[in-house]
Amino acid sequence: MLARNLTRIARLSRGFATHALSTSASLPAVLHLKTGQSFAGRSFGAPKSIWGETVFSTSITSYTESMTDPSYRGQILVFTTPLIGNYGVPHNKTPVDDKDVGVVLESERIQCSAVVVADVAEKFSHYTAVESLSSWCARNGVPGITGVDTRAITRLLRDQGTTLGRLAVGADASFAPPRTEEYWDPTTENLVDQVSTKTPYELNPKGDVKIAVLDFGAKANILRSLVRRGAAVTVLPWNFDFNKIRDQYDGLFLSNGPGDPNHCMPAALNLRRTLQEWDKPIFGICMGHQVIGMAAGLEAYRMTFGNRGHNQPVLALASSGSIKAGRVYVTSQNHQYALKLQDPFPAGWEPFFINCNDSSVEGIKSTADSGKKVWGVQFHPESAGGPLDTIEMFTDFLAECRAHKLHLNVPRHQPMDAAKVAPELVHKTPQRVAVAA
Ligand SMILES: NC(=O)CC[C@H](N)C(=O)O
Repeated sequence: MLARNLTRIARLSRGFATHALSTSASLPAVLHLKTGQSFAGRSFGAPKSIWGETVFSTSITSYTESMTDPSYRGQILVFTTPLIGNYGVPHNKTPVDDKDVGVVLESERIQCSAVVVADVAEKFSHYTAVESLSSWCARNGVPGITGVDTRAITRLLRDQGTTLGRLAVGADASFAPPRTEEYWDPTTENLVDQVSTKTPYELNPKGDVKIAVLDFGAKANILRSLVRRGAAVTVLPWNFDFNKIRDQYDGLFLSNGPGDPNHCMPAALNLRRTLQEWDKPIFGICMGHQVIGMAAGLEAYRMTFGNRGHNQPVLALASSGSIKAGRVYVTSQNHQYALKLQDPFPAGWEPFFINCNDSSVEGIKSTADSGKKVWGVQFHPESAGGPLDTIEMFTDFLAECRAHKLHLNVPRHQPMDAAKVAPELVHKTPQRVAVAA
């Protein structure tokens, strides 16, 4: 029995060869930061140099989903997990039907500018894998650097904040670091305009409830999460004025997206009118949540290093649908900006979630007495790489849309006082939002 198991383990482990890139064939590469530090390693993926904003993610899995997330546009993504690439990259095409939206990953291509890993796995093993991380990066024209101390880079970024960077590859790697004024800052551009659909399109047109999605750079799993729950989805360009067609829809959804949310002020102004004149359900994620907040009169600010990873704990301050006040949910996040916690909150709005690590606003909602049904969350309930603690928020949203369509009244949970439900969890919560009624 023991011998049989040992043979089996030996056979399985052969499939999991995850040795580092054999560096002899790869080019030299250097990651320069605008703050003056440089990290030398070896190149993988596309043999070219790029500029970007250097950020770190604490995700342990799902490098494929992170790298195809349009919200990473313009960013050099540092993985804190040392070994990246060991399960390869899957074929990225699916049908477009009532279950799927055309891609397996979060979009058709790699969206980040470059990746930084301590130890890239050249050999990969997974039943869905068709190529290595390195060949996928090369095909997408995206460079990577390996053999660098990602822990040192992360500690720097954590202390000094997200920093502009340059990944110099090949001959460029032997040049002196760039001058500070040479660094390209992607946030000066409207990145949303680069990734949003240019023309409206439909998914699952036979769905029983019609949802319009404002596309700021929507992750595929957001669209899939709506379609799989039976919604007919119309995806609209980010700056499309939904007010022109709102009577045809049962609900509005606002997606995630890259860059500075202040570039999306035109969408926030359109939404302000929607909020004043339309009472059907609205749900927003990440950039969508920030746009809802700006429409409500809140301010979006830039955080020091943002939150990126699949292990961000958030505390619910109010109950709504499947979400219970006082509970902590583990969430996936990728953001650099957040809504400012102001006291008082704009009339008709309340904080919904707060981050347990840094007390930043993680969600807002319309109050029970506002006559509105609007929710925004900074995290990703749909996260394709998990965790799925808050996935039922999609079910809640569509239940409200269906109920509104049928003139039903979905019973509302009374907002609860989080301090009474779980006092030990709110000690970090600023005093002014401890009572979320
Ligand atoms: N994932 C997102 O939608 C991020 C929103 C915004 N670009 C930010 O960095 O905060």
